[in-house]
Amino acid sequence: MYVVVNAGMSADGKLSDRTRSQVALSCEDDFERVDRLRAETDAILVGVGTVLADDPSLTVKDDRLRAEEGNPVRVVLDSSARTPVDASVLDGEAETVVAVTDETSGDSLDAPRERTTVVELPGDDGRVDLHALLDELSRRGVEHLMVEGGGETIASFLSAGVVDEVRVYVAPVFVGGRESPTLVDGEGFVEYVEATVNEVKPLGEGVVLRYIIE
Ligand SMILES: NC(=O)C1=CN([C@@H]2O[C@H](COP(=O)(O)OP(=O)(O)OC[C@H]3O[C@@H](n4cnc5c(N)ncnc54)[C@H](O)[C@@H]3O)[C@@H](O)[C@H]2O)C=CC1
Ligand SMILES: Nc1nc(O)c(N)c(N[C@@H]2O[C@H](COP(=O)(O)O)[C@@H](O)[C@H]2O)n1
Repeated sequence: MYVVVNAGMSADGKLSDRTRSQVALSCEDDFERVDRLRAETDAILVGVGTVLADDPSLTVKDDRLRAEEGNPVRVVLDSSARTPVDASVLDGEAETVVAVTDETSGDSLDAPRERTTVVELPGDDGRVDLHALLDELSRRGVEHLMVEGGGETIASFLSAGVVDEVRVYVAPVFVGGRESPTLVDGEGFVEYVEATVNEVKPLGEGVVLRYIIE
């Protein structure tokens, strides 16, 4: 499976500010780039922290693109089934997979939800084992996965060694704050993840960077 991490961040690497609520760091042109990427991918994944903070839809916004390509499958990493039953990702607009661990119960999500599947996967230190998740998604026909965040999720994917590319829009703004989520949170890596810069492209007032992970 080909895994692309995509996010919009500030010049100091933040995904949001100290409120941890949804902040539009991408410019209009970048949101259009993200929409095209969503349309090209088979599945979009976020952690439940992003669902709780942003209540995202994770759908393709452009009508023509959506008509041509359809919406990708939405995937939520949710170790302990915290996805609210009224979350937008459970609105039936696209298929949704909520990945819980077999250490906890997905019962709280058992209320029937149109086009929603709860999959129980092995836990890895209280979190969904990402190798097991990628195997499960492959079985469901996913060949291209887009990981949108947040910082804990991106750190887990990089740590597991399953990321092929990181694409990031860097907005010309400094957000600051030690509590503000960053592109890569988690505990920090003992062995740094190395990457090669593949593309540097000005877009709007910012720049899109594309890294290939070695
Ligand atoms: N600017 C951007 O492009 C984006 C910004 N964000 C921002 O990021 C913040 C949310 O990020 P985080 O708090 O880091 O939460 P997150 O969205 O990364 O979710 C982390 C949670 O996912 C669950 N989880 C289950 N298995 C996991 C695994 N293997 N690895 C990691 N997590 C796993 C855990 O409950 C964990 O607490 C919000 O402020 C949101 O607005 C989120 C996505 C994109
Ligand atoms: N690429 C990008 N740039 C930003 O500035 C952002 N704030 C985000 N956020 C991501 O998009 C999700 C919202 O999606 P919907 O519009 O509701 O479909 C949000 O939850 C983040 O994953 N991305």
